[in-house]
Amino acid sequence: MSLTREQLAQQIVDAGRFLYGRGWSPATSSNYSTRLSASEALLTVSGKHKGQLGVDDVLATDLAGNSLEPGKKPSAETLLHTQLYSWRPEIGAVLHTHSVNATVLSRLTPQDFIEFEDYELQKAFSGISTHESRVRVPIFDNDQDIARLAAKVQPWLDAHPDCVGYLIRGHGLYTWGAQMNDALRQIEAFEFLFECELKTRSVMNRQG
Ligand SMILES: CSCCC(=O)C(=O)COP(=O)(O)O
Ligand SMILES: [Zn+2]
Repeated sequence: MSLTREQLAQQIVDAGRFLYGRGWSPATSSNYSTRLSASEALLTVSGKHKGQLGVDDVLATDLAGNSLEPGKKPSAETLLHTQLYSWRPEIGAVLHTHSVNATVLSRLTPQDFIEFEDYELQKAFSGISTHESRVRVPIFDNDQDIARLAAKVQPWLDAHPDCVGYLIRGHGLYTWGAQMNDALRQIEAFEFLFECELKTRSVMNRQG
């Protein structure tokens, strides 16, 4: 059963309260969206505190990132959402967060990816059924030119149809799912894995 625009807007508001509460979307950082139709997304407006969103703090865009609601300013990172909806028709929700662990881990990693292996929690990602798998998470350098950043993300997505999320260095995480609950589950899984990775690196550094 498909949800109404009001229900989808409420999902975005609720996601903001949850993610802000966990410390993963501080202040006005982050942006969230759901698919409205085959050719439209419902996205957070730019610059709002994500723990204090109301149902009017969202707007419809087309999949080229154009606002369909004059007077409302879409997220500065709209294109990073709409490119995902264009990439895979089964994606129904996209979340972008700015946690401390995503920020620190992406800055500490000189390579252009992180790989998770042998963690049971990898099974929280869509399409993964065993810890005996490798989840490769690409890291793209931050760029204030979002169209240019999206153009760097696209070839990776096209070459890795099973990609479950990506990091932007010193900035944050993008992940997605068929529905909002799937995207939220993947955010939690990523945050768990980021923390494990940072703790492991810290212990290994102390051991020399
Ligand atoms: C204060 S965070 C800087 C912008 C950003 O990275 C972000 O996620 C929020 O931007 P938006 O335009 O979606 O509010
Ligand atoms: Zn951001």
